[in-house]
Amino acid sequence: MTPVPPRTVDVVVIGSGSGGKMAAQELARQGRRVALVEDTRVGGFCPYLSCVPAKSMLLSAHAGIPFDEAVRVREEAVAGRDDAGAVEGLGADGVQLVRGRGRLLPGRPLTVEVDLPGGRAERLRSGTVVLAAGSTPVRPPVDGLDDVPTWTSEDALSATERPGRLLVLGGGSVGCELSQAYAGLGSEVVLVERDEQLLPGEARWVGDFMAGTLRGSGVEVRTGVTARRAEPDGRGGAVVHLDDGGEVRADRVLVAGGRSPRTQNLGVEAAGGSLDDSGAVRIDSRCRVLSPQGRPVPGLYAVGDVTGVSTYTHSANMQARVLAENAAGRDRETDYAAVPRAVYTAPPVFCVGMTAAQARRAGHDVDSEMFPLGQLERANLIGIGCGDEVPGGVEVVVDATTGVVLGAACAGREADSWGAELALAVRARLDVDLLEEHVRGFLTWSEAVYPAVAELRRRRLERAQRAAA
Ligand SMILES: Cc1cc2nc3c(=O)[nH]c(=O)nc-3n(C[C@H](O)[C@H](O)[C@H](O)COP(=O)(O)OP(=O)(O)OC[C@H]3O[C@@H](n4cnc5c(N)ncnc54)[C@H](O)[C@@H]3O)c2cc1C
Ligand SMILES: NC(=O)c1ccc[n+]([C@@H]2O[C@H](COP(=O)([O-])OP(=O)(O)OC[C@H]3O[C@@H](n4cnc5c(N)ncnc54)[C@H](O)[C@@H]3O)[C@@H](O)[C@H]2O)c1
Repeated sequence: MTPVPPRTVDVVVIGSGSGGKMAAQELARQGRRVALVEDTRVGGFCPYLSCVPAKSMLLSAHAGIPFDEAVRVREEAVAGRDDAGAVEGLGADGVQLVRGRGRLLPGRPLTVEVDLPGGRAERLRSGTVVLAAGSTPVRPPVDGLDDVPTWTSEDALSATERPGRLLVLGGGSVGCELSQAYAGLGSEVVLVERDEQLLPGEARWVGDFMAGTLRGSGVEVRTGVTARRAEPDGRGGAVVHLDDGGEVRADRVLVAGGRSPRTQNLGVEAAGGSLDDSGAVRIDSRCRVLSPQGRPVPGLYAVGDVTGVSTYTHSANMQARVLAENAAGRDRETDYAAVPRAVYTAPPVFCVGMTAAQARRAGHDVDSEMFPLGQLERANLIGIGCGDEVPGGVEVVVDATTGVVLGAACAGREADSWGAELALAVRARLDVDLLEEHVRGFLTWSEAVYPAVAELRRRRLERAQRAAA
């Protein structure tokens, strides 16, 4: 058979998830000939298998909708997992879709080999290649896990049957959201997290708030324990043995122990790039892939989960926009300091920037202040009559010397919306003086920010007066 000569385009993007699709469309709108290589669905995980179905199931659970109806609503939200609409959007922007599995080949010019359906292959040559291959779930090292019925988050978000009893392994955002969704839709849920708190990495009170929230939804939360061994229970389910001597019986085990970058067989190193210890593609602040010596590899870029930097759709989108801006000749760098970290339980949490502990480790002289939502006028409006029963609050973390806001955590009703003010404060490096002067609407939840920043400002002025005396 005569080999097909390589096709030359301006840009090849491997992976059409949140990051790759946006990068391809932005670059095509600049007039470049872009080939987008995708081996599954155009759009990647977010619209079909992660963000959208997770939020749909959570909202159904919060609304008390029965499981079967929640499945119907979810399937509508994910458009039946049909990517026709997304494909049409690509066409409108002039992006050429290549269905198949792509990998970089060694040498120059940059060449991507695509395994096409039916055993054929195509080679694409290009001055620019963007890697946007996403991530896959990590399988925790639990002996015997392969012998019992397990789910990944994808399975849980496509399932049409509800397990009577579900064991969730991992108390990060996936574990917390899916525990509340399934508990609300009628499963008995046990959540096991090996760290001492849920949402490890966030402030301790945020983890405790989440544990209280989930327990209030009927989830049995067990922190500080690790699953060690699993075995079939003889009735189609699982018995999972924990390192505290306990065991959990369940019809299904949902594996929610994190995700790892999908860099296997992508050819990153062959093309001169490098991977970090977690297998993520190493990039600089302009999303240029770095060589083992730390220099940008000409023409090679990466965005999204495959970079492991900040594994959210909004971060993948930010990276894609930075890449496109630089391609258009404008100099722009990524800034992850104010990327929101929200968990969409009811009530939700919204964190941004550094926790007080992280700020101290980064060398700041730290001050922080909390204010509970229950003490707001708004709390008295919702018919409880006793504000203390409205859980949650806001914590603002500042540099004590400059007063600049370094981070914040918001937990409680609608925190995923009103927390945005603090994300902008972190991004714009605002100080507490300005936040104290800022006027918030009477009877909004955002009024909680005022007492916290007013107290931080008062302490700062006091310190300044003492220093001047
Ligand atoms: C349960 C869950 C809920 C989440 N909820 C949220 C949320 O509410 N908000 C939020 O911001 N983030 C959320 N996330 C994270 C979000 O889903 C990811 O950060 C985002 O989807 C990453 O996009 P991406 O472009 O990097 O990759 P993906 O969406 O993973 O897309 C990568 C694409 O590349 C394709 N691909 C891979 N390798 C190749 C190859 N060699 N050749 C061809 N194609 C290839 C894959 O088929 C896939 O379509 C959630 C994640 C999970 C698991
Ligand atoms: N609302 C959102 O934006 C949203 C929602 C879901 C996921 N995401 C994204 O997806 C990524 C992956 O989420 P995730 O929750 O899978 O990962 P994660 O890394 O955030 O959390 C995994 C948790 O599992 C625990 N764990 C690991 N092995 C364990 C074991 N054997 N036993 C008990 N606990 C164990 C870890 O200590 C950790 O707390 C997140 O980092 C986030 O970026 C975002």
